[in-house]
Amino acid sequence: MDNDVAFYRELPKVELHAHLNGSVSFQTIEKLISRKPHLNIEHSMTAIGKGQLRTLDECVIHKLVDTEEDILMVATDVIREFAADGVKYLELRSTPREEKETRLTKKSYVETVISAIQQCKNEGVDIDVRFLVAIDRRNGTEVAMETVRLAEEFMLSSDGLVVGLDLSGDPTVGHGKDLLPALQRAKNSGLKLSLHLSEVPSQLEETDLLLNLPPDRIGHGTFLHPAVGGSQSLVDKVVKHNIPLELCLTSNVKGSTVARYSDHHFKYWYQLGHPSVLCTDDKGVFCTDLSQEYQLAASTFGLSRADVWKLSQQAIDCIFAPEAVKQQLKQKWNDLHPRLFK
Ligand SMILES: CNc1ncnc2c1ncn2[C@@H]1O[C@H](COP(=O)(O)O)[C@@H](O)[C@H]1O
Ligand SMILES: [Zn+2]
Repeated sequence: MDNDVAFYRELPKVELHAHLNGSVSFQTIEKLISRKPHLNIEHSMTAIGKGQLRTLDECVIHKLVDTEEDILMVATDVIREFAADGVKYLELRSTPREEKETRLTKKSYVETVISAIQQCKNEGVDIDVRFLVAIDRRNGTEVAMETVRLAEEFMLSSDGLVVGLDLSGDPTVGHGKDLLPALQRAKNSGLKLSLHLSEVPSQLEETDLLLNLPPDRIGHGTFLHPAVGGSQSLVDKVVKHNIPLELCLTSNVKGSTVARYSDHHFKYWYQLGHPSVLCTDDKGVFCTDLSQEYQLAASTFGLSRADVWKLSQQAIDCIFAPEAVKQQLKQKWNDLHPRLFK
């Protein structure tokens, strides 16, 4: 295959770090805007430029997505887009929200995302989708515990679709120690944990504390290693527990926590041979997709197509779905290999 774009799109991929509302595409936002003309929103308010604060556009997207109908459309669109980009396994994450005006509850929010996943499955979209219920750290201890209870309930009733919990939200707000009891409880009840850790500098204490859980995956981990103000002991903990990292190149560069692509910590962890999974974070907000992230990593760090293949294949071992799903995916990768390397 000579065409780069086609290679990266056809490359079977695993996406493990995608916030639902940050993943909404331009096209879907247009549909939402036309549904709600009274909001007077222009599309320019929802995309992000370099160095801009992300909280700005989040508010806009959340205003546009405030009914079950909106969530259903947004989630099915996002799932279909990932599938069209060659993603074969997707873990979506989202923070359950309630909206008094539209009678949206946190429970119906999660139910609607689950319906979207089932609908895509029934339509035969070629992608296995699971859901991580997100805790927004800005909302504090009690909401965190309430979210864990909700996730527990759905873990038991969603036919295996709800597999875990995410900790996200503005990394500069609140402290992980206040969320520890909720996260500990989630872990004990069998929910897998993916935590945004060291997304910004100077969080060594919080990171160290949360690593003791230990989480099942780390989002970003941008400032874990000593060269950027982290520490060897944090790195040692991550390595000892073999905790995979979810790495989002464009998100970090556009969000300005990493100055340029060549400085991205992908290099550090990849050279260590530590499980690292390329992800998009917010493909809508940052105008990217997963095939572009793989292509960027390859061109920035000099990966061959064989290296890229291995990277996407090794991501299978980092998913939260059970072993049988991993085996199915490995089979799928084997079946697709000859098409990409003929
Ligand atoms: C860029 N780095 C990031 N760091 C931390 N949290 C982030 C994030 N990007 C997105 N989110 C989290 O995802 C929410 C939007 O999707 P949902 O409404 O949950 O689907 C944001 O409100 C924030 O909590
Ligand atoms: Zn994230």
